[in-house]
Amino acid sequence: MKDKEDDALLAQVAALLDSPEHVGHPLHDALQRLYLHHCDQQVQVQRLIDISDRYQSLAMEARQVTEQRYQRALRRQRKLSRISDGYQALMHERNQALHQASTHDPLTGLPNRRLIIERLEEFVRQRRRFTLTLLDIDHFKRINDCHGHDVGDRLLVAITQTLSATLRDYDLCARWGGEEFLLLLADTDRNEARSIVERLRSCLAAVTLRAGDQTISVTVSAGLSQHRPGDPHQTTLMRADQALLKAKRAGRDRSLSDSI
Ligand SMILES: Nc1nc2c(ncn2[C@@H]2O[C@H](COP(=O)(O)OP(=O)(O)OP(=O)(O)O)[C@@H](O)[C@H]2O)c(=O)[nH]1
Repeated sequence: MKDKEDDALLAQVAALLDSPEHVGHPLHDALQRLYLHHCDQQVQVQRLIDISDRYQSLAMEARQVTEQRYQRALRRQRKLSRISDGYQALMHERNQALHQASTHDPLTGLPNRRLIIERLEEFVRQRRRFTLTLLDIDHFKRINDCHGHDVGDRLLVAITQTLSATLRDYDLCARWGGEEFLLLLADTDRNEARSIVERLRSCLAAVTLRAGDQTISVTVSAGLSQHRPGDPHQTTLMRADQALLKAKRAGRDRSLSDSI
């Protein structure tokens, strides 16, 4: 509205200046200069407005481009984070699987030699009281020979389940060798250990396995040794092994303690 009024006023002034009857009027020159000056100012103002408009649209474009780049970078970052999280979870899983494989026996799932030796070293370092028991299935070779290796494996698993179910939570049972298990009976002296092992032996003697039309059961022999403070764990192990040998030689199906 204002622009229209301005345009109308300017047109009116231009018409007055062009009109022959006003030529020579004392205000004609001053009004003409004022008119031209105004027109010139108007052109400059319009130029400034154009520049400002261009600048604003450039700034807006730049802002949009920056925003788009930021959103793209954000999406890329989130994707990388998801990949990294997945990768870390996978690494964690693999590490756990590796750790499990390096410390446990694959057939029975029991701790292996490496793990129980670590625990033994810890017990010795902490000067804890413990008794070691080496437990060996009697005539296990015959099971394999008569019924096959698979039946032998199943029997090992069944024995393991009974061992794990019968032992106390704070004891440790490891698969020491083929048909040999090492028990770390924590905070236990030889007498307590002996009664635990006898209870264990009768539970193990009750384990049965069907193989074809036959029912298989086994007996176990055990050698015990109470750890003596100051001894390395190897010495206690050696004594338990000797006691086991004696139990085997004495006819199997029994437990013997080392001679003090
Ligand atoms: N099925 C099976 N058999 C195994 C495994 N590891 C070792 N053995 C077998 O265990 C048997 C051990 O035999 P021996 O050392 O002669 O002992 P044994 O027959 O138990 O005799 P004693 O210990 O003297 O009573 C061998 O036949 C080995 O092949 C296993 O993981 N699975």
